[in-house]
Amino acid sequence: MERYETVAELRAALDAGRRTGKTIGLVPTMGFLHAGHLELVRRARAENDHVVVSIFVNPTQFGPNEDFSSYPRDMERDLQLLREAGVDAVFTPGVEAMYPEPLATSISLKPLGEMLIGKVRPGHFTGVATVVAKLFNIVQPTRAYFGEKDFQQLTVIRRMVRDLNFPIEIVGVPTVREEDGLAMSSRNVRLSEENRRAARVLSAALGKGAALVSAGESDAARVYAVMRQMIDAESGVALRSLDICDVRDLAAVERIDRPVVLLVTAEVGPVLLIDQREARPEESAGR
Ligand SMILES: Nc1ncnc2c1ncn2[C@@H]1O[C@H](COP(=O)(O)OP(=O)(O)OP(=O)(O)O)[C@@H](O)[C@H]1O
Ligand SMILES: CC(C)(CO)[C@@H](O)C(=O)[O-]
Ligand code: BAL
Repeated sequence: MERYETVAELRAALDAGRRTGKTIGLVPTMGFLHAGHLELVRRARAENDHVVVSIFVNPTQFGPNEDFSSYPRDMERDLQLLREAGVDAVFTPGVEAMYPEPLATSISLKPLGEMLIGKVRPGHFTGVATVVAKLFNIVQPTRAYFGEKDFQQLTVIRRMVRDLNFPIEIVGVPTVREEDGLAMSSRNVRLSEENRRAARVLSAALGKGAALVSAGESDAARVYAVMRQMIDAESGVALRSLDICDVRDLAAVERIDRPVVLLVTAEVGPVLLIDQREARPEESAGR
């Protein structure tokens, strides 16, 4: 596995393979890798000739009071895990390599990037879409892999690719969970034991909501109320948003007569956690 820290070095290395028609799978990450990231890498490894993983904690997607400086980092461990996973190239640019000058260009999705988590984290998805567009142009992958855990992010990227004609296949990968259901996240390491216990309620509430939908409950307000009650009963968890949305465009749904995604954002101790679960009413199964 080779490590590259500048755009020019990475481009030169990838160009040789591209000329001979090799496919490239890209897995963009912010590092501090866990089994969720490694599942993205496994898929990329199985489906492409070359696998490139980027590790870059992108400052432009963090708000001024968010956790950019305390975001967990462990480059040596990450490199070791990627070596073991059979990755060909890892791109670890510094901020200077990605942003040699302040950008005059940005990509904002309206309303997709401004709703839901975009409300809790204003500007977040502009930072994400813009850095992902840069990574796409730097690597020019055949396929790029994103986790369904960050469901709105996946939806934003799919829409950007469609709107701007990026010739890239976006692959969404199901959420990898801890044994008790908690979605794996780099930020989980900052949960105290008590926070960690409380955090279980998020996946439990989504599971309950999805079960109600598949059992035939079509009134989104009723599904919402049950999930909300479960989360509110857990004193260690401060709910920031809870939504029932159309899986395709994340529009709010009142009557559940098509596949939906249940989305939750909550503060658990010092950490903002998100989770998601798709749910389909029985009559739309397979649609
Ligand atoms: N549990 C998971 N299962 C599947 N994919 C995941 C999981 N967690 C993260 N990913 C995906 O890995 C990619 C990189 O995510 P990132 O580096 O931000 O990790 P993270 O664990 O989501 O960190 P954070 O603490 O910021 O939520 C994203 O596409 C994300 O959706
Ligand atoms: C896609 C991404 C690497 C862009 O910085 C980040 O938002 C993430 O890790 O999900
Ligand atoms: N996984 C999403 C990146 C972020 O929280 O900024």
